[in-house]
Amino acid sequence: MTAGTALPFAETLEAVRALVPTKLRNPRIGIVCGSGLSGLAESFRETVLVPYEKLPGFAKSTVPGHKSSLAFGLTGKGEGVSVVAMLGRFHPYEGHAFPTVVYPIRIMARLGVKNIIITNAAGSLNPNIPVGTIVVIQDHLALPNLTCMNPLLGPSTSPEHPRFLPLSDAYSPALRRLLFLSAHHLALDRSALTEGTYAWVGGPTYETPAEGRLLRLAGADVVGMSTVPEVVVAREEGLNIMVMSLVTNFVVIPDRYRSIREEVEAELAGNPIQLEQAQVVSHEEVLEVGREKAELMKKLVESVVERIPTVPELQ
Ligand SMILES: O=P(O)(O)O[C@H]1O[C@H](CO)[C@@H](O)[C@H]1O
Ligand code: HPA
Repeated sequence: MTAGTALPFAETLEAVRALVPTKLRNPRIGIVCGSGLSGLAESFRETVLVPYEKLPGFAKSTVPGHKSSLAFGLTGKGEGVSVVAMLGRFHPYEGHAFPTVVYPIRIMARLGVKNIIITNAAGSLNPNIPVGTIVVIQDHLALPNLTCMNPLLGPSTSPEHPRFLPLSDAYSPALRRLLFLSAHHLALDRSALTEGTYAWVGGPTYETPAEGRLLRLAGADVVGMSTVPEVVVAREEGLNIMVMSLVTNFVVIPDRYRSIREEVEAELAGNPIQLEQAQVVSHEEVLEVGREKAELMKKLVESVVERIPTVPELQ
């Protein structure tokens, strides 16, 4: 789907009606599972999985660590809270146009979702935020949005949507409060969860040291290749949003580059040296940290979901 193409909302909603029992098909809470984080839906009860291929308008996720299904189910104690989770998201770098990348968010909104918890794997730009930390996002820095690659480019999807969408209040304070309360009730170490700014980059290349430095200087704490298009559209659809980034690696920002000149000159002078080689990041490493922290992410998300019905402004 490209900007301006009619979106097949009616067909997708009809497919959900045909495949998901009444009790589960109008969830108030949506979850987007980031790289390696599909386990967030493992503890749902009465789960119904709907493969993306059965949903008109949905693409297939091609990234390892992303399954391609919507999971409808119940979570929490007693009767439970009805939720829907995207097991796998779409990234622009996979070749998907923006309307496709954000289509599942628009469908969640049309199913009745009011609150969305978006998760991702991200690289840390901040020396005070180590690998394994969960960062609740308070703001974002989206170079693509500033350079005419905004997911809302093109005709509006609905006449009810504002043409010029404010984003100064994109990240719900009420949901973020629930996360810190949950961390307290789960007796989480204070250092396990922090707050920060997410930089969205196009990928699929990881950042060069100079790019990492630019983002850090611009005020970002973590960087990733997803989430912001989903946030922008969730905001346009009027949802309350919380984003949790799991730090899976450090972005390499050396204080000093390895100098080949120094190495050659030392060798010619008869005192060979080898300066430190730059570290490289891999998606395998990203998925590994996701596996290690899956249980903690799941407990936190479950705890937030359980508390949402108790907060009037989130209804
Ligand atoms: O943001 P998610 O989908 O969690 O995945 C992150 O991990 C992948 C890179 O390893 C990129 O897709 C990046 O955005
Ligand atoms: N950069 C961009 N995206 C990422 C990273 C990173 O270092 N880690 C996980 N997703």
